[in-house]
Amino acid sequence: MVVNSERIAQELLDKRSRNYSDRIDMSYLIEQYGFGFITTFLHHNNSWRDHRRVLHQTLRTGAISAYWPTLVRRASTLLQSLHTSREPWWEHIEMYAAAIVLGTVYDHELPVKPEDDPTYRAMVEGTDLIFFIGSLGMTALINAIPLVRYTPKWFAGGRWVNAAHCLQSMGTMIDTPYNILQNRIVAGEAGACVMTEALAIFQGTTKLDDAEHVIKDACSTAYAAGKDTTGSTLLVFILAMVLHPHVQKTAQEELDMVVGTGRLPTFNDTPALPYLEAVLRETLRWRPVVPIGVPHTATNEDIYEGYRVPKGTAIIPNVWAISRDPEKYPSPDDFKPERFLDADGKLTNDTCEFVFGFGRRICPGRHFAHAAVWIAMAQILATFTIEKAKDSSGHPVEPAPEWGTGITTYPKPFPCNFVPRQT
Ligand code: HEM
Repeated sequence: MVVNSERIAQELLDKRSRNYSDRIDMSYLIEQYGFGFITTFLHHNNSWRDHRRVLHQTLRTGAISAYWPTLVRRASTLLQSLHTSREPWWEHIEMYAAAIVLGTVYDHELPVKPEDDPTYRAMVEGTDLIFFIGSLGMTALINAIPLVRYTPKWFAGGRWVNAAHCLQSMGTMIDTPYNILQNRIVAGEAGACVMTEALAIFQGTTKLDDAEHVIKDACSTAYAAGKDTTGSTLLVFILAMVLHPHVQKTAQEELDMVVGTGRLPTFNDTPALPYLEAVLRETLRWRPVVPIGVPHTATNEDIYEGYRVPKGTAIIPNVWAISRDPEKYPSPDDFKPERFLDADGKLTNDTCEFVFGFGRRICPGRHFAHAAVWIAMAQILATFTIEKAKDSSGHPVEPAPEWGTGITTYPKPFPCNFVPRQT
């Protein structure tokens, strides 16, 4: 059942969340491909509740400020890379997303050459496999032809579908960062992060069944669910700035007025920068990076507005359609941050939360994602003007990126210039 209206999505998935918080059955992927640790795939049961407790305790609004220093530090690395490095700009955005999630979840410092880092390699390989095998086409193929899972690794594409290989990669993804952090905890070197916080709250208590196991699993999910979504949102922001220079200029004027030019913006400046917050909300709405959300399923049969919803029905919250509601968002394809401001320039109550899902399944990383995108946006706009690339005759090149498809979407690489601001 595809739900195109925010009101109906809220009525079913928020107000009747007791009945609409289950997921499609993925047991064949869970057992054979080792996806049993992924919070997103778990049924609405006690194991899922334990994951949510860990993620809620460590990523709730009040907990996020503990990770601000990591975000600020990685944002300055991003600025430096955009300024001096010869690598394409989108690689720096990708590294920022990987570094902030690894730093926040495992207090893991991404080295200059991340490809030599065992944690980074394990997480990239694991996440790529989850997104590939978990895609609609692949799940349908594996369902229809179960023998696919025995495709030898040496056969063309075999690495991508061989179940034994995937199972092993999932284990490496879960264990590698945990083992490294454990050694650092023993040596007294570990800093504030989701995992140390969760171990401090839950380990050795009766609050969770097998706390260590749950924490390891929830942390690996946080990486898989958080890295690409946050990075993709920043790619959308950069595209929006290139295409809408007047929006960029207005945000920069606000930054200059509030922050001045002698320092970079920090989280303490947030309340004084409503236009920047409106740009962030419009970025989330304009091109939602999880455009059809993640399906919930009905635990029991239900009747809604005279319609029978059979037990097990998958409810797809069509985030894309909700973001295009012309009554709530007139001219929805235009990028207009002003739609989130009232006549006095104050922020409205519309936080665009629907892009993070609904009800009991709402994204537990949303406060962190907001902070991570906000600080990168603020510091980039304070330091650079993002402009269209120029061709060999000096004419601006109109960006028209293709869009990546799958559960998450993002603009594929397009050329643009980060010009240092003369302020
Ligand atoms: C802009 C960035 C992000 C967007 C747009 C986003 C969006 C979403 C959406 C739409 C869902 C499905 C919710 C539902 O079923 O109704 C979800 C689930 C989830 N997200 Fe995010 N997310 C983002 C960042 C993050 C981050 C940074 C983390 C962790 C650090 C995270 C962790 C999770 C987890 C663990 C789930 C599964 C929840 C469950 O099934 O109970 N996400 N996210």
